[in-house]
Parts: sequence; structure tokens; C-alpha cells
Amino acid sequence: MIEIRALSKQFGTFHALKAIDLTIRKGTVFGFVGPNGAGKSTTMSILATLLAPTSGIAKVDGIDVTQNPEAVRKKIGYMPDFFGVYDRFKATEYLHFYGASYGIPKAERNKLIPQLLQLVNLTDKKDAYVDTLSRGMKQRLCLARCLVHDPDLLILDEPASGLDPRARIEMREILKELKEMGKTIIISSHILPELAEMVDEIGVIEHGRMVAHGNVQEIQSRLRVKRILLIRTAGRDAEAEEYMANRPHVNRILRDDKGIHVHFGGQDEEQSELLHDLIGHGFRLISFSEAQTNLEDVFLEITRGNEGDE
Ligand SMILES: Nc1ncnc2c1ncn2[C@@H]1O[C@H](COP(=O)(O)OP(=O)(O)OP(=O)(O)O)[C@@H](O)[C@H]1O
Repeated sequence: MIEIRALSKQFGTFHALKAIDLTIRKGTVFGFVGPNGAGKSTTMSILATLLAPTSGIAKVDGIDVTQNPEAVRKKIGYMPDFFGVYDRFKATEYLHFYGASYGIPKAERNKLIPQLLQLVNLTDKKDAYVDTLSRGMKQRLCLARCLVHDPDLLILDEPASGLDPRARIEMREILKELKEMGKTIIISSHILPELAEMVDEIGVIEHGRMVAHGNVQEIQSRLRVKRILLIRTAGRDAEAEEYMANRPHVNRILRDDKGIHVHFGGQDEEQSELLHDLIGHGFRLISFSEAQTNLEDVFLEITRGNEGDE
């Protein structure tokens, strides 16, 4: 569904994309991950035909985005990372507006729009003004907007950003339904756990280069090498820190008012041993968990060796 070859984008002298390659098969839910400024939105805007590449090729379902943008637009639904909602519209009117823009006749829209509202769980808000909707509802309305012309490919730029956990679960459920409908979905985020639960494959971009690409398990196991454990004891954090300092797989320890942050190089087996030994040494633990690692931190670690080629 997507084929990208040696795609580059320069803004003046700045290289935002440096010859990236990417292939996404039909029906895949693809997570595009990378820290702020890595090049996710740039890539997605090129695929959405809104930005011209400096060099290289990007094709959607075999159609070149620069040679035939009109044909590509019919195939894609694009949700940018900002709200394109029109506050004076009611939810239904908003979808009619977009449906009409795509040339969908009124009678057809009258049938389609209730179905779309149902898909994104907004039926009971059909007559609500867009500006009265919550952030999560607006995101879902934007998603419905992307679907009016029944595109094969959805390009969703940070659709889960700023959503609370319940809204994220709702978004995930909707994406699952869309996948079942056979859509190919490319979705970006800078938070890996947010994506890992929604996608089949992940591509990681950093400084305009693809640094990893594979299925979720492969990438996660690679990232797990850099897992960070957050440990809290009942009043003995300093002692526990000292106890762990010389243990195998413990690369680095930081302690603050949240607890002890342990940069841990071991796998599940070694992690469970650490927990077992802490308890065995009489430490009473309040919590022992993997911290939600921000991708930016993780990739600063992972790509440390890549900086020389800038
Ligand atoms: N129109 C532009 N002019 C100049 N530089 C730009 C322009 N658009 C993007 N850039 C730069 O290109 C780089 C990639 O930006 P991009 O928006 O693709 O990143 P991103 O991975 O989507 O980040 P975020 O998670 O913050 O949205 C950034 O350094 C950005 O400042």
C-alpha cells in the first residue's frame, strides 16, 4: 500500500528526511515512532500529497504522490496533528461539509453519516456543536471525517496525543474495527507504549533516518534492553540503591522523590530475580514496575552510536 524509496526532504539547508525507505503492506496497522522533530509529520505530509519531497519516491497503492496527487487523495484519509474542526458546525453538519467536498450526493451522505457517527461512538453527539465536544470526541470526529470517502489508507498524525486512558482505549477499539474493515493505517506517536498496543508493525525514525523497522515484538525486545525500573521501598530507598549498585545488569541508578530509577540491561528472567532478591534481603517494596519510557530518552540511548554520521 505504501512504498517509499530514498525519500528526502530539505527545508533550506536542513535535512528533515535523509533517504528513507519504507514498505507497508495492505491491511497493516503501522506505527510510526520517533521523538519530536524526527520527521514523522514530514513523511506523512508527503504521503498525503501536501508537501513535495526534495528527492526520492513515495507511492500509495502504486500511484506516485508527486505525479498523480489527485488520484492519491482519493485513496487516503489524512488526519493532521492539529484540529481542523469548524466550531460553528454541529457534528453532523461537519461531516456533511466534508462529504459534500468529496462530491458525495446528499442522499448517500444521509445514509453514510449516521454509520460513521456510530463507528466513532458519537451518535448521541450528532447535534452537538463541535466546540462543545471534548478533545477525545473531536479526535474521533476528525477520524470520521477522514473516512467519508471510504479511503483504503488512513494517515493519522498523533491521533492519541493528549487523550486520557479511556479515550485512548476507545481510539484503539475504533482502529481495530477499521483494520477489520481492511484499511491500511499509518499512525504516528512519540510514545511507544501508546502505539504498541494498537499496531502490527513499528517503524522508528530519528533525525530523519529510519533506525528500526519490524513487528512489535521484535522492536519491543530490542527496546527492552534499555528498560527502566521504578522501585519504591518502605523508607529504605537509599539502602536498596546501595544494594543494587553492584548487581549484574544494573547499568545506572538514579534516586528522586518518585523512587529509585534503575536502568536495567537484563530480560524478564533477570528482572524477576532482582525482585526476588530485594524481597529476600528484607526490603519491603511499595512498587516495582517498568517505567513508561519516553521514546526520546530511549532513543537517545539506542542511537548514541549513530551520531557520528550527522
Ligand atoms: N516547513 C518547515 N520549514 C523548516 N523546517 C521544518 C518545516 N517543517 C518541518 N521542519 C523541520 O523538520 C524536522 C522534522 O519535523 P516533523 O514535523 O516531520 O517532525 P515530527 O517527527 O513529526 O515531530 P513531532 O513529533 O514534534 O510532530 C523538524 O526539525 C522540523 O523543525
